[in-house]
Amino acid sequence: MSKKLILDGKVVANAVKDELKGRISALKEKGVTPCLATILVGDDSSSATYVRMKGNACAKLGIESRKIHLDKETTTEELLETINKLNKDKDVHGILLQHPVPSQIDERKAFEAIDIEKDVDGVTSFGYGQTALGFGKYPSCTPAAIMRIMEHYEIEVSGKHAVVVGRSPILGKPVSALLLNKDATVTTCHSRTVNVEDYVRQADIVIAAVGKANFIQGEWIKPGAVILDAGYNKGNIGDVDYEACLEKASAITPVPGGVGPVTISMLLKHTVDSAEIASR
Ligand SMILES: Nc1nc2c(c(=O)[nH]1)N[C@@H](CN(C=O)c1ccc(C(=O)N[C@@H](CCC(=O)O)C(=O)O)cc1)CN2
Repeated sequence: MSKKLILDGKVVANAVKDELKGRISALKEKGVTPCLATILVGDDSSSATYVRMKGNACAKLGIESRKIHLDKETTTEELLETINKLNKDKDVHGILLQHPVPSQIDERKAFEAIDIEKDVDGVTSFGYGQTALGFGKYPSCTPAAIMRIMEHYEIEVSGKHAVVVGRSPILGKPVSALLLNKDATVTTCHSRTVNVEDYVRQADIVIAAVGKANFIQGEWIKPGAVILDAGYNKGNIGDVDYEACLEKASAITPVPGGVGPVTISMLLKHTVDSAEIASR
């Protein structure tokens, strides 16, 4: 077997967090504590875990986190009221609404209500548009994490054929845009794509963002391809059949310990960026 590079998300996440320490101290010397407000609606246990992980990561770095937990019966209007209060609160630098929300809520309307200056999670259409045009401050955190991992491991993107499997608004679409902005040739596959495997077979870079456990098969992988698995299926299972794909890939992220930890560190980075901008 040729040498494989395991793209270690914990190493990258620690590098991102190390860069933030001095910046947070400098803000605190000016009397500013970066503050992220997290909103969790309902009692989905995975969502509760992710929000808790974000809060713990904030606490470790000295970022304040305000955790707002709303009842599962919350209406869109009640959620909008909460978001509007946070928009007006000068001490809050970032707002994160955990996805998914219960079905009675208009999630898109709620995302759009987040002040663009506080959209550190990159969920507004304005933020997405800026990301797509190449000058967004805060791309969605998982796409930002994927790009950061490749930057950290000096993986060339320019001129490569990147195949993104998935087209969700906070993952597949923005990561396709970020890859295009780095001069990759991008194919975005989705649920209506006929024979997804035919596209994946051509990929130099595979981004798995489909939300189905072990969806990407080893036999689809071109020898030497780079694979980034953004899946977070129940039981900590990624979208990539890891062992089979590892055989073919030159570099691959594991699940857990790959894209996930970097996603959280990018959220912290965006919150610190926002606090710095607000304190100027
Ligand atoms: N508003 C948002 N909602 C959601 C996002 C998002 O970016 N913004 N992404 C996902 C879930 N997610 C963050 O919210 C997330 C999922 C998994 C991980 C992670 O680090 N997983 C670990 C394993 C988990 C564990 O240890 O229990 C790993 O991969 O190592 C981070 C973030 C949906 N919602």
